[in-house]
Formats: sequence, C-alpha cells, structure tokens
Amino acid sequence: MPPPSALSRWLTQEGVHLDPRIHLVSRPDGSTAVTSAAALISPGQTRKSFPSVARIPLSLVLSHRSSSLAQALDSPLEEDSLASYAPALRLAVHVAHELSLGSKSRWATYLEHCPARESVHIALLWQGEAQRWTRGTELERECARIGVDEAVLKRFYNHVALPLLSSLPSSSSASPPSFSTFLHAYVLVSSRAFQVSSYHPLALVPLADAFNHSDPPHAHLASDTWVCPECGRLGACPHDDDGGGPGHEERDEPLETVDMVSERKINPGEEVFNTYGAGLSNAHLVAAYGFLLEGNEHDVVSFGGREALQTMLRASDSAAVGDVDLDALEHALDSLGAAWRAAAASAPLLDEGHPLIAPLPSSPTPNLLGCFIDADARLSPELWLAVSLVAWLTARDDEAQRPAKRARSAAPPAVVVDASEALQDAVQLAELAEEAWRRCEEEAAADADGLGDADAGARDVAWPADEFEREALRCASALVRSVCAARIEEQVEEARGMDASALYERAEETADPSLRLAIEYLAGERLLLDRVSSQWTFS
Ligand SMILES: C[S@@+](CC[C@H](N)C(=O)[O-])C[C@H]1O[C@@H](n2cnc3c(N)ncnc32)[C@H](O)[C@@H]1O
Repeated sequence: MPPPSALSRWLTQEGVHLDPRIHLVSRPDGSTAVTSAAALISPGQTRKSFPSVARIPLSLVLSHRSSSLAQALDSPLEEDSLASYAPALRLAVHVAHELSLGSKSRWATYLEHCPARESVHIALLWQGEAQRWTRGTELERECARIGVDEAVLKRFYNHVALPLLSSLPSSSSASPPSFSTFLHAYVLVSSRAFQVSSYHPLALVPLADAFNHSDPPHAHLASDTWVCPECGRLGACPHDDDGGGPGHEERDEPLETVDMVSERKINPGEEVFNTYGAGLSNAHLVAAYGFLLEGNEHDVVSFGGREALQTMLRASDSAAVGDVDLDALEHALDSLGAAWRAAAASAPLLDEGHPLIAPLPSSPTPNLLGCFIDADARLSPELWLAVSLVAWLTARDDEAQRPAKRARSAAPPAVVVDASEALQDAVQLAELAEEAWRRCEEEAAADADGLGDADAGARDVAWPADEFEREALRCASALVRSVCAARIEEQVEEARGMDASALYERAEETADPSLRLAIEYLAGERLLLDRVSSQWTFS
C-alpha cells in the first residue's frame, strides 16, 4: 500500500478539506487511522455549528450514481437490473468495476490505499475453522440474518454481476473483474460504506472511511439525508409530485459536501473515532467489519421465544410440563409480552435497577426485541416471562402431585394463561429472585470479610418461607441455567469444556487472525453466559 501522504495529496487535489490539526497515520499493521495533534473545539448543536473535522465534496462520493459503471451503462434500465438487490451487493458491482479500471479510475489513488481483501476479516466470508468456531453463537445468527456468504456472492457474481459487466462496451473496461476482485469490492463495501442520502443510499466516502469506530465516538458523518432520490437535489426539483412549482422551501446554501463533524472534545494526540452506527453489537461488528470492542455494552445473546420455551420444557423436571403444547405456550408468551409492554407504558412493572432483569428498552432496536440476555447479564422482559411461565407451571404441577395442603390452589399445567395473573406471577417471582440474589451477594461479601459463619443464622436457608414460592424460584433458576447450558451445548465441542479465560488464552495463542477473532468472540459470549448461570445459582 502506498504511504498515506500520496492519499493526502490526492484528497487535497480533489478538494477535500481536513482540519490541519488532524492527521492520517499508518499503523505498523498497515492499517490507517486518524489522530489529532491538538485539542479541537467542543461541539455545537446543529450541523453548521458542529466543528467540521473534514469536508468531502459530494462529487467525490463513490456510489451507484457517480461511478464509472453508472456512466458506462447505456440505459438506466441496465443499471436498474441491480436495483432489486441489497444496496451492498449493488455497490459492490460498481466498486468491482472501478477496481478493474486500475489507474483509469477516478478513485484509483483512494482504492490503492484501501486494505487488501486478506487484511479485513469479516465473519460473513469466514470458512473452515474460523466459521466452525462461530457455531451456536450470536455471531453465527448475525451472519445468517445478514444472509451473505461466499456462496451467495458467487451466485450473484455469476448470474447478475458478470453478465452485466460483460455487456459493457469494450472501451469502458479492460476486462470484467474476476470473482476475487468482486469479493474484494464486497469486503470494502461491507467494512467501509456509509449511508449518505436518499440519492447515495450507500457509498464509499474517501477520508471519512479512514476513521476507526468507537462507542462513544468523537465524530460522525453529517450530510443532507432527505434529498430527491432521482436527482439528489435538496429543494424543489422536476421529480416532485407537483413538478417543483413555487412553495418549495429552498435552502439558501445547499451543502455540497459530506462532513465529518466532531461531537465531543478531542484531546491532543488522541485517535479520532467515528461511529459506524448506534448500538452495534460485537456480533455485527465482527460479521460486517471484522473487529470487536472489548466490553461492548450492546452485546446480546438472543433466543427465539419458541426456542427458549422448548429448551425449558425439556429441562423442566415435571413430566406433565414436558408434554405441554408448545404452540399454545408460545401464543401465551406473545400475549403476555404485549400485556407487559402495555402495563409498563404507564409504570415500570419492575424496579429499573433490577439486577437480573432488564427494563424494557425505550426504543427497541432489532437486537433489543424478544428473548435475549443483555451485556449486563440481565434477562430481557420477554425471556423472563418465558422463564416465569414454565417455572410456575412446573411448581404448580409439582404441587398437584402432592396431597392438597396449601391455601393456594394448585392448577394442573394447562396453557390457558390468564394474562393479568401471569403478569403478577412474573413480577412476584422477579422480586423473589432479586431478594435471593441480594442475599447471595451479602453472603459472598460476608465470606470475603471472614464473617460468613457469624452471619449464617440471619440468612435463613429456608427462605422464602412459602414452600410453593421456594419451588417456583428453584425452578426459575434451574430454567435460566438450562437456557445458558443449551446455548453452550451448540458451540464447538472443544470449547464446551473450556471457561472464558481458557478461551481468551486460546485466542491469544492463535496466529490466524480470523480464527483468533472467532475464538475471542466466543470467549466474550461465554463470559456472559457463565455470569448469568452463576447469578442464577442461589445457594
Ligand atoms: C472504515 S475502515 C477504518 C479505517 C481502517 N482502519 C483502514 O485501515 O482503512 C473500517 C475497518 O477499520 C478497522 N477498525 C475500525 N474500528 C476499529 C476498532 N475500534 N478496532 C479495531 N479495528 C477497527 C476494521 O478493520 C474495519 O474493517
């Protein structure tokens, strides 16, 4: 890769403005980053008042609108043949064409400075050992959610990209890009592209993509997002429904740049970080970008509601509960979830600081829906409802097996769930779990202080006093552990017997970067699952 000075010169020639206190630097591993030589001013409130770290002319953005391929295609209909595919696939075709043009591309210097395909380790394209180590993890699920792997790209290349690129007039390209070039293009798009506007829905933005990601970031990309998708204009244009007649709000100065603006103070010598999106989990970062953040607060381990119920029914030590109709139970869980959200809209059902159960997210992002464990090892409300449903069914079934002796009626495990009663049960059980957790924490603290024996009498082993509640709590904690154990069971065999620290050690000893990342990811997820299991062991 040429030195960044060549890139800096090209950027200046192309009209890019970079704050003189900011520098592009080359890391020993060949990667690029952005650092600050002096403190930058603190941020303002609007795009215009945000101090601009860099301004990139919109004309320098590489998208399906601006590329050489867009110019080479004879009719818009040909380009439209890509329109029904995912934006990343479409842009990859344009970038592959640009790569195949070599020095004839307007973006040649920029593309030469982008990393080689082998140095970006996106999990979407892992094969062999690295892919095997993702088994049973959230990372495997994230790759499946994105739905791209090398086989998918090969089919798309053979059936869509290659026929289109081969149909270009010979003057437009030396020869169509190979599959390997197309893969390189896809890796660049996955790990570097931005959503710029409705006109450039996905694009490579030179310089803006030299910033690494952190959470929280120092800077973010700012652009006029809602422009005409046909011509990119901000104000009135002929594509408006009313033909762009009078009455349109015209901005005095249309912004012809995409800006990197700072949102918090940048200290001298600090690396300047961008954000690749809000709330990105390590599963997403590894899948699409090929790196992870230590202690990422957006990590989750998710379960389908049905999957969680099925695991717990299997784990329930009540034979009758094992036979419960799963469809009916799943339906009951859905209605309970809706009832919980409706009730929580007026007042939270649980203390926001509950140590074991997360509050409902204020604006659920896709990874904050349904049954999951969050980065603080708390169960989502939906997962808790599933646990509570099966725990009470099991406890009641156990109760029904004994001679009737309790005031509380013991119903057989039917799946006719009264939502308000089941909600009350879930809240009551959550309160019992919190109290049990506090008692364990106090006990551990007392043990650490050498007071363990002196205090033992005060912590009644027979708590809670009600045997029926005790049974429900015991079931709930066993069910939570069963869900974690089932997840670990899905992971690669070698990993099952290892704890998180052994996995981290194994990752450190691994030379292959993709495999190292796969093991490191697994170690982080294991740490979370082990923490949940130990928190739900009340003895
Ligand atoms: C948009 S580029 C950022 C610039 C990149 N460092 C380069 O050399 O061109 C995204 C890539 O940078 C790397 N990256 C970004 N943020 C990172 C971070 N916080 N830790 C490690 N690698 C990171 C990953 O390889 C990712 O695929």
